[in-house]
Amino acid sequence: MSNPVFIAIDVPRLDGAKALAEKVKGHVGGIKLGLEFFCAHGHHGVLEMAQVGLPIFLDLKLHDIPNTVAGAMQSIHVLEPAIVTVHASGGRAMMEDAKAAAGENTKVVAVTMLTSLDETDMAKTGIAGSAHDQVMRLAELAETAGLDGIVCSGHEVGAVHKQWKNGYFVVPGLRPAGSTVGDQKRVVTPRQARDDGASVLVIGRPISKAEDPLAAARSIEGTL
Ligand SMILES: O=c1ccn([C@@H]2O[C@H](COP(=O)(O)O)[C@@H](O)[C@H]2O)c(=O)[nH]1
Repeated sequence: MSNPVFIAIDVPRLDGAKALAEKVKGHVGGIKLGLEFFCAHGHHGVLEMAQVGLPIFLDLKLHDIPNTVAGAMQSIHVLEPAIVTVHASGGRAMMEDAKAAAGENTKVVAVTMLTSLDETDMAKTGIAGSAHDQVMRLAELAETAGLDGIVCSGHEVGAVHKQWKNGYFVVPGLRPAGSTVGDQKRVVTPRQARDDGASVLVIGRPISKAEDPLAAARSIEGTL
């Protein structure tokens, strides 16, 4: 089985991002580049990172009207990302158009409820009920729209996996036992998420901010 860990490279400098990826590449399965990286380095930066030789996950969390999101998907087509994110709350038509505009080998997955939010945060945005119900609702919408899968926390991935048998499930908000949680709220260990059916484990700071990122990546790999 290939390594399910995608390292989230949320660092401002391209040379630092590349050095980190080169350091851990034998112990992770892919590289996740998000808004911080893409806003700073754009297509050029992604192509540089692709030289490391691992699959690239573009976590752009696209969320706009269908025509605009489809245009953005077409604009990144040339980068041949393995995975791209959109927000499920953009609605069914937006997700359908995003999938139609994506490359054949790109998985399009929908962010359901950010792992940095809990039910108190949800209520403040006008969404009543549990995080679990909200994730299940948006997972169903994403499946109906023809997406490949969703992003959810390790708290929900087991239930989503039962409902959507062949879905592709990306789980961030992962913390090895005893590590700093930071701004994440719905957190589990990488092993727990894997056991509950995660396809991709997104791990950032527990590796990138570790004193020894290579040792941290190795140690996480050893728990899976
Ligand atoms: O719900 C979500 C969606 C995306 N993310 C992204 O994952 C990583 C997590 O980084 P850590 O340092 O391991 O917390 C980060 O790039 C987020 O943008 C998420 O955390 N939650």
